[in-house]
Amino acid sequence: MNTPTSQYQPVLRVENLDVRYGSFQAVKNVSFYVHPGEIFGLLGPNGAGKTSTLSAVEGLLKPDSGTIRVAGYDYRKQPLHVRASMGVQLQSTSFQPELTVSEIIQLYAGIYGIPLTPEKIVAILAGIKLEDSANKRFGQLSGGQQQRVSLVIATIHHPPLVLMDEPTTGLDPQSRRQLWERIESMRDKGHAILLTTHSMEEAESVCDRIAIIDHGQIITTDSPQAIIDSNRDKPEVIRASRRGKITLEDVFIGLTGAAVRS
Ligand SMILES: Nc1ncnc2c1ncn2[C@@H]1O[C@H](COP(=O)(O)OP(=O)(O)OP(=O)(O)O)[C@@H](O)[C@H]1O
Repeated sequence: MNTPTSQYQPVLRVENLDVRYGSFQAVKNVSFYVHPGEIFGLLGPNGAGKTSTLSAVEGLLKPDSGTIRVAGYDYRKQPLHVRASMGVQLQSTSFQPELTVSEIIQLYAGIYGIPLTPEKIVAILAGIKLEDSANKRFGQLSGGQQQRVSLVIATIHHPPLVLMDEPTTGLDPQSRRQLWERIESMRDKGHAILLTTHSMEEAESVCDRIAIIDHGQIITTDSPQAIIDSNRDKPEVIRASRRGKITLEDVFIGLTGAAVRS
């Protein structure tokens, strides 16, 4: 698809985003951008506003104010172009468990208008190490296998932007590592990736940049290492440190507080 962006312009540009639920403001003046070939993570305590931000980018909820541009297209003016420019990794509960893996892939390829030959389906399944599972029902797959199918579907139309809400929650270490490698491989092919996570290890391992969000506001944005380096001397971060060495989690706790959110 020809898009009005160049390689050097952000694929996703969110500016001054506000999201309200009735009188409660969940997202307050949030701005960030994600470039092609970049993995950007949204981190924050429970209820910080990560999913609300992601849902606004996905088009699932209408922001109260602010602009969202994807691949240069503005939601308000070109919503169909915006939707065609993004892929969303759906939760496994979004898929009908009685459909086979190959039926699900064909179904979503059809929705995006992507023709798939039987050979292409075999190649896709081989790419996610599920070549023997074409006729297995989705509900019979393990959590890690379901995640792989979900990721293939999210990128079947080669969207410039891929969105993932807590993609590795519930996966074992092996499946988590494998998913990180798949996310990095998407990044290396030039996709821009926006994900939410509660895992500091995930943020440090795969994210090129992160935003820490709390009470609906971004409190810092940078690479994980730069965020550690610029906050390591703050007394609240040193107080949060457990083993002498300052980690991203120490910075996160120092900046957002140790109290558990209700
Ligand atoms: N549909 C809704 N109606 C009312 N309030 C909502 C709704 N959805 C979310 N909220 C509130 O908005 C705030 C932000 O929620 P959101 O789900 O965006 O946070 P989050 O950072 O994704 O949290 P978590 O890490 O727990 O998933 C919370 O206080 C939440 O209770």
